[in-house]
Amino acid sequence: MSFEGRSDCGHQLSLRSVHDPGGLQFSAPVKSGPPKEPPKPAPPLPPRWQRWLLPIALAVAVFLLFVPSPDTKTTTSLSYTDFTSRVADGKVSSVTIDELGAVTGKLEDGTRFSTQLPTALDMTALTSSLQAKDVEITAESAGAPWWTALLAWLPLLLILGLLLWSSRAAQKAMGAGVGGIGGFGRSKAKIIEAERPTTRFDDVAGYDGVKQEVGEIVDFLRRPERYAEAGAKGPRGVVMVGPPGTGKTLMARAVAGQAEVPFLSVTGSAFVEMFVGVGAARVRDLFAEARKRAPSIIFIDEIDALGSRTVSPGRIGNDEREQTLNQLLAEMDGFDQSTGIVVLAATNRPASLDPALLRPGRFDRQVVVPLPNQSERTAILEVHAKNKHLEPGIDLTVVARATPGFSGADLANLVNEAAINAVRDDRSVITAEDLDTARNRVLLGRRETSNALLPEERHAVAVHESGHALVAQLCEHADPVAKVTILPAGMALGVTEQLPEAERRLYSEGYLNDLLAVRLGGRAAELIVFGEGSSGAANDLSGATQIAARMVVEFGLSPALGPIGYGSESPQYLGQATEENLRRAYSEQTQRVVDREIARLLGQAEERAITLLRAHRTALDHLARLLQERETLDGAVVSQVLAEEAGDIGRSNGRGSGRNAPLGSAPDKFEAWD
Ligand SMILES: Nc1ncnc2c1ncn2[C@@H]1O[C@H](COP(=O)(O)OP(=O)(O)OP(=O)(O)O)[C@@H](O)[C@H]1O
Ligand SMILES: [Zn+2]
Repeated sequence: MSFEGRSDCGHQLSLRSVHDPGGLQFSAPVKSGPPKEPPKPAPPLPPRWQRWLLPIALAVAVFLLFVPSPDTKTTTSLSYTDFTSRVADGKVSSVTIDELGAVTGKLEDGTRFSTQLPTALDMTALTSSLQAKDVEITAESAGAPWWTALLAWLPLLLILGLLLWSSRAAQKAMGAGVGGIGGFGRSKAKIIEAERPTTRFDDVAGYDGVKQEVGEIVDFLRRPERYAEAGAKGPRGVVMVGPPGTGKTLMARAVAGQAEVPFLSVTGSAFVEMFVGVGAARVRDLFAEARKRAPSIIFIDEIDALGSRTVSPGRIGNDEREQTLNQLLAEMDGFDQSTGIVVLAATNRPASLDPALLRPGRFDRQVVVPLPNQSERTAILEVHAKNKHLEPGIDLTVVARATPGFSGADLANLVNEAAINAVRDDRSVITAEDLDTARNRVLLGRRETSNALLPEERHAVAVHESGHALVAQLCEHADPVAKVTILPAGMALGVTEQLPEAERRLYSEGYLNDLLAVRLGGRAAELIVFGEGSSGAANDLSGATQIAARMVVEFGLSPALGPIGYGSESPQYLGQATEENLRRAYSEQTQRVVDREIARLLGQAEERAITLLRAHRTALDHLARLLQERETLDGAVVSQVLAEEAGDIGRSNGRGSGRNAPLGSAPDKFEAWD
């Protein structure tokens, strides 16, 4: 094991404490949802007053529609009988009658009234009785005066005008001039963006394999006619598959930038709106636009939103989604190869894609964009540190080593956080410490002070973490301990970090079993020292159970079940089992065996952890004490404590840790073999 002095950067978190709800699978740290960098700049919004204009105008229009005009308010409406009896009583002073028999008028006391004649034929009888009473009569043609008509139509005209205006404005903002249906959807945000990105492959660090695969697209877009001449079919659709934040959008933009063609981007979810038919129309618009600008690239992010084979009940109607998808398929089938349009898509849920999308002539190529490996992480860090001032001597490979499981977006975020940290301290130079703090923040959320813990809780956490650390140090296959801390970080009350000597792709049975023992080591320590467990182990338990379940169900590591794998669909990058994966179609009997086997593996692991810790009770107590005193201990201290314990017994020759103990040798004979 090598630990570089006090630089905390060289540590990788491969195991987190019980108290930490975001459990870890294998060596991949689980990030507590670091805020992702926005993938693209937010579409420019119209000035604030313009944004308010539409709702305000609509409100005015509705008001005009429904609120009666003032003179109707003071007009009493009379029944015809009432009206004639008032005429007979001589209470009516004047009336205005139109051709259709609508009567308005004034009573002697000044009140205005209105009424309707039963039929226009009554007119002669009425006029004579009115004349008899000396009522002033005005006749009017039926058509209301022009301004009345205008007033009646004004609200509608207003609404129409505004809709027209807003859809024009939205189009202008889009720059694409995409003709538009669905004014409401449009005015909400830019749906189709067309631009010429300046991003180049050089801006995408690492991923040489991916670049090579998409390189052909660049070539095709540069000279589509060459392909046509040779009768060769160029690429049509490529779907990039990978976890969030791995730079799929960035890569797509780089393809467009490298080929120097327009880039039209849209997200799958933006297609599928509330109204049936809108999505399909948008797809049509999109392809029409791409044709106009060909050669060009269409990029559809989150394509699973419309090309998913599972239905999300209660959400957007299935009809709409299907229509949109069908339109997309039709467009992809329809376009002429020589036009030079390539559709790139991205998803992080490849398993949920509709198979129809993946058929030849559509997205028939899949490019996996995995989480970056260590050297790629270094390269990504370098890209993002390029225009920042790093303290001389900072080794980004150390940071890269300490960040397995980080995506490109996480790393970009880390560098930015470090810069923010420096600014907070009024510095312009980023130090190694800034980077470490930023890493922890990205990883675990904001660090809190440990004062929040009660003294007895602190003791419990110290014991618990010591348990993890000692078991990790004592198990042959486990990764060495890098750091133990009882400083609460994020939601975790304490953390034990392990640093793998190399990045792992393959996990041996021995490693997995050790992993289980280490995960259960915290609880084992609590059981030994306090005689009882605590709620603090919940996260360890669920993490361990997940690992054990995968060992049984996916990896064929259970003798009782034998070599059967109900494996996950995409093991290439998904480090963890999803519930979906674990809920496979096997019989109830098998389920029972699975449950039993999981319990057996966990039971064995706990027993091993307890045995190990019992054998090293002195070291356990010592380490817990040290932790309470100093809060954070380097991994070296853990082996030192073990060495001292061995020394007390008089057998130590300075080697200290029992990491080289052959597995299966009775752990309580630890002193004997050193
Ligand atoms: N290989 C890389 N080199 C440099 N920067 C990267 C790389 N990968 C990711 N990034 C950074 O991460 C940011 C987010 O990446 P991007 O939005 O392309 O990821 P994504 O895979 O499309 O994510 P999602 O699946 O969530 O849409 C980028 O803007 C960039 O700053
Ligand atoms: Zn724990």
